[in-house]
Amino acid sequence: MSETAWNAVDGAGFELFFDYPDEAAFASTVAGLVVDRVASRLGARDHTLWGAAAEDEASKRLSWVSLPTTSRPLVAEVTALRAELAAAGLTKVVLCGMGGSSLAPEVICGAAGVELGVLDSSDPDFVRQALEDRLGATVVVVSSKSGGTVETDSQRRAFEKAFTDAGIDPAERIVVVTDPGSPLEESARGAGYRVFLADPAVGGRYSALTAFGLVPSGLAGADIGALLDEAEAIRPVLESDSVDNPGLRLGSLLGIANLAGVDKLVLANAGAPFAGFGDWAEQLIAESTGKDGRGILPVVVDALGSPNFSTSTSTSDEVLALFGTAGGSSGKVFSSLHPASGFGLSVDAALGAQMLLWEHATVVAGRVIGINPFDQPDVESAKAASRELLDGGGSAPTPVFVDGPVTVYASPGWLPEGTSTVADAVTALLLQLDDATGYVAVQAYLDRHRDAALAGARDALAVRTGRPVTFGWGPRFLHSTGQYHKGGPATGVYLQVTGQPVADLAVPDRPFTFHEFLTAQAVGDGQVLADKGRPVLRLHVNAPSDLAAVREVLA
Ligand SMILES: O=P(O)(O)OC[C@H]1O[C@H](O)[C@H](O)[C@@H](O)[C@@H]1O
Repeated sequence: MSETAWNAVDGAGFELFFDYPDEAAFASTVAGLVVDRVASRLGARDHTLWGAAAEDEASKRLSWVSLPTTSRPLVAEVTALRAELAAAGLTKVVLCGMGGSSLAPEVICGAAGVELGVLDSSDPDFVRQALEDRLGATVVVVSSKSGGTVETDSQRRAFEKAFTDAGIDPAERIVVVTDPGSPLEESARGAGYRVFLADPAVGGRYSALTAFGLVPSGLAGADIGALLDEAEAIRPVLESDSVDNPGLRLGSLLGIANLAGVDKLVLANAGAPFAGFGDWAEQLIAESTGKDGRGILPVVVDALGSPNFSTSTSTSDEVLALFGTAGGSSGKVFSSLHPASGFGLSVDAALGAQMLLWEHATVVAGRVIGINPFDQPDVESAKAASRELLDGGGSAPTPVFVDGPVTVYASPGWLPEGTSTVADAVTALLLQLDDATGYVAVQAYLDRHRDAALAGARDALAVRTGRPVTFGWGPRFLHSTGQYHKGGPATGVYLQVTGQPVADLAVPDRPFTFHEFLTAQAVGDGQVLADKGRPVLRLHVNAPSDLAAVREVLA
């Protein structure tokens, strides 16, 4: 079955396939959702759709369904502020934020072709680079729903100091987006910053169309009114109790695939309008579904030829999703990628509509799978472990061996005694993979711009293992697939890469530096994974230039 469930207008969209051609199961799942009036109840914010245990959380998390309407007043406010800032010569926008507070603006600005600097790291070299680039023309948006995320707080402190050191009043340059009553709101008001309050009845990963998505994107020059129009256009379709509803169909496909053990979702980009969409969807899906030993693992690949995406080498536990642009009315550029026997779904719609569609589909999949799509029970555990390390608690890890410029650490119980080379340690880690269900997660706590070449290890390891491989930049992935790795099925093996920076950087008025914080995040998350019995290998390089040695082993 291949279908076009809903055609909007503009010929940009996605296709999704999976190799579990049980049309009867699919049809009866969709029909069941229609009988239960799931779509209209979702539109009416019915918090009982995910079972009794989820009711409390869901009752506080459903306002995203009506954001295309309720966010409308922001458009004029943001447009006016952009004009005011431009008049003052402030043309560069940098966003400080993690997870749901940064991934949507990144994709919205990417689609609009406007520049937005995204600082979503605690790597000192990365942070320093953001501070040094055109500071005189920079306005900084500090976005945190909770107001308590340590990465974002540290980034804000670093920018405040940089502005002050340059003789610039931070109050002229810092714009805060947060929830009402957060500690960030209080400190920002005290400091005289401009503050945009977001809707607190929307969770971070569903906040694309709130102030979190719209303020930085609008200030950077994206047409946020059009984005809301796109979402508004698909809303009635998504809230209709119909077997043609693409939200129900996509959610059902993801849900029944998952129940059948097809639990990895490979997200590929075919064109510029959706650059970054995979990373946004990754966080939405991984945090919403990866818990209670279940979930969908998003695997973001950056090329259509990636081994996890290619129809000849993808694995039977993968659903393939492709985002791209249609070649005008002549058909989609990617139509040749249909697997012969699988079945799929195709939705043509613009970015705003796609965001709302995937949010609907994710919560529908949550209902089919039987999980609460609104909590993230395992994100906190890594934060607590890194806090303990920074507070001087916990024990500093002991290396297993040193191989040239690489110091090697391993969780207990799997690395053969006497292993003495990085190559042998990596081989031993990969031997821990289950052939039918396993996956490799590469987690690089480095500078994602400077060290971008390391991401090539993803495809190389996918070829070498014949299994799905994810690649995440720390600490960014901790707010995305991090939930799945700790809360989802225990099928992953974990390869962490850390390193000494060119130079460390103090976090102003905090008792730790950026590098100490980043290291504590890696060690803390590794510890939580190890405590769950998962194999974790950490390769620590002496200097950025020594990364070549790691790349060679992983190539
Ligand atoms: O916006 P913040 O409160 O700073 O949170 C940033 C991110 O933190 C955690 O990882 C949550 O699980 C995410 O859903 C959230 O988007």
